[in-house]
Amino acid sequence: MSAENKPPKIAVKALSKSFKAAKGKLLPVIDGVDFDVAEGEFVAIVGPSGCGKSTLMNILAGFEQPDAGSLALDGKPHPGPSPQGIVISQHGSVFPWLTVQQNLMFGLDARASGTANAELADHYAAMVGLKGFENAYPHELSGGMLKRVELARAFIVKPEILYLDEPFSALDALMNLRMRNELLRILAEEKHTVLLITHDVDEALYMADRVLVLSPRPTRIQARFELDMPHPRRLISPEMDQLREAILKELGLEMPA
Ligand SMILES: Nc1ncnc2c1ncn2[C@@H]1O[C@H](COP(=O)(O)OP(=O)(O)OP(=O)(O)O)[C@@H](O)[C@H]1O
Repeated sequence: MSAENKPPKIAVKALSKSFKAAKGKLLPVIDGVDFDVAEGEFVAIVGPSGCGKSTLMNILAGFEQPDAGSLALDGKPHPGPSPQGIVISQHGSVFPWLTVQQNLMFGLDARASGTANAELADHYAAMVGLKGFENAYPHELSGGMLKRVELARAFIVKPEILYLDEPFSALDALMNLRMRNELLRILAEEKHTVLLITHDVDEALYMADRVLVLSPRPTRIQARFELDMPHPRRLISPEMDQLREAILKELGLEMPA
């Protein structure tokens, strides 16, 4: 198959989802969402609180089934969670009883040599700035360091798709900024397709190639913005100010004149 007619990495068509609410009533959450993501593209999805962002991410990552519509990866129907994708959420998923090195080795092929896996784990620990902490336990690390462990644990298995659900929202503002830079630095070295769910418009503007704005629940895509700008980006520039204003307007937040 030639590059031109290669299917998109992720193809989402007419996705809908409702949940059963109290008294058997249905709560419509997703109401016909369509978009494609190209291989290596970084797409951010922003939306108002409670609109269905996490539900959409759970469907995209294969943890939840839609009621209608389709989801395909590389042109093939996507039946459930697959080793092709890794999810990083705000809740964190580091095993507290394992050291940094053991956490990083957890997802690796146990049939490979232990020494090779340990070396690979140490390489990825160094890559996210945790050199010297390979034998530390999670309780000995700060929140930012724990996020680094998670990033390293995601990258070490070389996922084709990274699903990021507000991954840095529990961190303070400075660490949040550091982690964005860290993520961009790693992505420049190892190309992955990234889907980021966030309520932080600046996070999307700083990192994404494209921003999709969701409507309030039941959600659909209300607006799409292309960000054809090189990295590193300045968040304060006339172009960025214009984009921020346009996205915030879509989210119902008018900036004062
Ligand atoms: N498993 C479930 N069962 C019933 N209702 C659910 C379930 N999961 C989510 N919901 C409802 O779906 C709606 C959307 O929730 P979701 O967590 O997807 O929104 P969100 O945009 O990620 O929210 P936030 O911005 O607060 O993180 C909410 O009204 C929520 O109560």
